[in-house]
Amino acid sequence: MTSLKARMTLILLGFVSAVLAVTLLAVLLSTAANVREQASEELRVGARVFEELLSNRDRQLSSTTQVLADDFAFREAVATEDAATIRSALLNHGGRIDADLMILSDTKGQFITTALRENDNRFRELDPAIGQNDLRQGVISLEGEAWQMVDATVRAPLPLARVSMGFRLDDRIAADLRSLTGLHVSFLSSTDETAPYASTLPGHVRRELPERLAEQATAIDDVRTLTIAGEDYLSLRLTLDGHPGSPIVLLQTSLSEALAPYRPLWLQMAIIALIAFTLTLIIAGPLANRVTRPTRALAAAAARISQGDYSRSAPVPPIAELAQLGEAFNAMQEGIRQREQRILHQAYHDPLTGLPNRTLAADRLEQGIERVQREGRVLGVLVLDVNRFKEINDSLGHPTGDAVLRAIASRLSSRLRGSDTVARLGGDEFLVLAEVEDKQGPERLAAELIDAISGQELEIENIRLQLAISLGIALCPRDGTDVETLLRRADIAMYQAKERQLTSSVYAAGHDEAHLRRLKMLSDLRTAIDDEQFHIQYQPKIAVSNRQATQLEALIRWNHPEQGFVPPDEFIPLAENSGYIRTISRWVLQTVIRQLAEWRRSELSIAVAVNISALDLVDAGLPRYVQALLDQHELPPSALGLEITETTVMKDARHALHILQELRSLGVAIAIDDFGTGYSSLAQLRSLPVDELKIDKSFVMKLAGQAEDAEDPVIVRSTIDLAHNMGLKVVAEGVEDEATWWRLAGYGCDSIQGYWISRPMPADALPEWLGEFANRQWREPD
Ligand SMILES: Nc1nc2c(ncn2[C@@H]2O[C@H](COP(=O)(O)O[C@H]3[C@@H](O)[C@H](n4cnc5c(=O)[nH]c(N)nc54)O[C@@H]3COP(=O)(O)O)[C@@H](O)[C@H]2O)c(=O)[nH]1
Repeated sequence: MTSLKARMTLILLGFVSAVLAVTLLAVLLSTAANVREQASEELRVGARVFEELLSNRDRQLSSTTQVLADDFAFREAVATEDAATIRSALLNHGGRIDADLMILSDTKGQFITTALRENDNRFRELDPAIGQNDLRQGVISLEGEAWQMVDATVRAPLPLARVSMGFRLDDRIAADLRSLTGLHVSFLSSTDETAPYASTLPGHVRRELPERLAEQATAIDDVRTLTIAGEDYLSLRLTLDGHPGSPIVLLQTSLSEALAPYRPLWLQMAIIALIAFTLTLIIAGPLANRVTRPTRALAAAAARISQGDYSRSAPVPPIAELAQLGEAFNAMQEGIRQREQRILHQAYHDPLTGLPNRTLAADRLEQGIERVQREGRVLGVLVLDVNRFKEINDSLGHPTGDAVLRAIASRLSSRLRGSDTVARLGGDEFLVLAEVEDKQGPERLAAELIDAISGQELEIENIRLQLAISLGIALCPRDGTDVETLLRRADIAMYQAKERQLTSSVYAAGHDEAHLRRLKMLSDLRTAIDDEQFHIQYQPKIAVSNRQATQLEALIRWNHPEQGFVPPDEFIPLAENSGYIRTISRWVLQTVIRQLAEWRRSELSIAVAVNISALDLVDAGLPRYVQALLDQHELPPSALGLEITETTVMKDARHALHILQELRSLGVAIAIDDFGTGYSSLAQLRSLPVDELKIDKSFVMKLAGQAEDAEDPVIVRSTIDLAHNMGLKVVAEGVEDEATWWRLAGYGCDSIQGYWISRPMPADALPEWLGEFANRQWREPD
């Protein structure tokens, strides 16, 4: 690619060269035309001078010839044919005017005598016929020479003879004319191409002249150019007296000679042009440089900007247009810098909370890892998320969810030091990076952060929210020295906390494998329904009063294709954490109700209780779904019961209450499961639409061996009493022996469930079991 500088230099040189060439050409052409015009004029003037010269000489010849013809002595000598006197008279009179040739001829044109000034006898031998021609008058060719001749008649009184005189048109005359006019003069034969009779031309030109004249200018009647011996001559042929054989008189001027005075001028102009060209060559580079230097500087600035270097401003050159460009560059640089900063901020920050995002957090974590390893310190990596945040979003709307996230961000930030990092990893997940002095530091910090979030209620648009978080802690370098491992392990610890229903958990070795298994299970769960890997088992509850199976508890079973039986204790929490529990609960309800209908059709009238989870209690469509299933299978609502764990209800009693009320209003019995594990009081249950309490098996299983005043019997007995006082029925689960049965019966427990009655069984085993159970032998205690 040609550079701008080279182009400008070339353009400048080209322009100057063109101007110089045109000027030189114009001067050349105009001087040539001028010279040609002048030379033509000189030729015409020369022609007039020549004609005048001829005319003068003609008059001279005429008068002398006439005087001789009238001279008495001469006439007498002619009459007497006195040759000596004639010759003497001819020479005498001719000599007076320097005539070159004197001729006396008789009236018929026969030569009588001729005389030459040089006294040569050349014309003695003249052909007498010549004399008969009309060649004695005018300019004639004679014996290879050109002559100007005049004649007069010698009378006595009758014509005796004719006397002629003439001048030779020779080199001398030609030279005289040249010195007079400055023109070359040549006399040539008009009939043949012999060498000129006389000429002022140089020898070689003179020799070539006849040939060139014959070739190029057969009809020169005005100024023409003849090229002879490689040189141009402006030529003018003079027409004399019109004799057919009259010689040609050619006036010429050499064009190169005519142009010669101008050659120094042309040379000067050429030198000036050369100097101008050289000067242009010298100044074109710097001149182009002056223009292109700022352009190059601007180009360099553009390249710098394109590489993201905004440290220097673009130059503002003193040339107006380039100055505009420079200022535009600077404005553009500032615009790009600001936009880039904005984009960079957006790329590394979470738009909702303004906190660093996952990318920036990973970067800070990487720096932190290097620093603590270098300085032998400990970096706490804390990952936390908001419990049941989805419910907040679903029930209160996304704007409230967003406000919650902003509030959490601000609460977390307020508890951290400037050197710590709090970032939003996505959704409701946050990350805190804090360097600590000792390994307990992160746990202390975790407690502080939990307090910051959960310590006081959050009020958003008159809604008071009690937030809870789950927090996982991993330590660098103990739990990992790379970003991915530390984040994963902090995440695993957080899920541990969730599963164990703790607020925080510190990563421990071996958690990864369990986590991986959980992840795999979570993904397998989603296909388990379609692949018919689930089925339901039923465990009877027996009414103490009549030892009849009044209700069954539906318990889900998962036969994993690779892992075999997976206990619900393991996959239900996973399903709850992922939100998939809603799908599972609906599948259980559907399967159970279908089974109930089938039993009813075979005259087996029994009720079934289904376990539902916390997430089901924020599923506003659940009551409608249950109603639709009952209607579809024409079942009374009393056929169905629902069990909700105590902790589920207590976690968010307000939300649970609404759905429970709707379910209860359908006529479905509600039982509180695992009662006694959630530290709630019976008084708190008073407000809930509950029919039954199910005492957790942990209080029941060891009951038989304990004294009446031991802790478990006291709890069980008082729970039964208080529940009865509140109008609730009581079920005890985990009854594994007959002694426990009798003890619970003694406490007034309404129903009993446990392995001693039956382990959970498939639906088709129930009719047979019911028959066997009816025949069971009871041994009442003593
Ligand atoms: N949300 C749902 N939760 C469900 C569903 N199906 C089961 N579960 C819950 O999983 C937990 C474990 O249940 P499972 O392994 O089925 O254990 C039940 C009984 O087999 C067991 N049980 C009953 N009697 C005894 C006994 O005498 N001894 C003994 N060691 N265990 C006994 O107790 C479990 C029933 O408990 P509970 O629900 O509290 O009545 C469990 O929490 C289930 O709730 C489901 O479909 N949805």
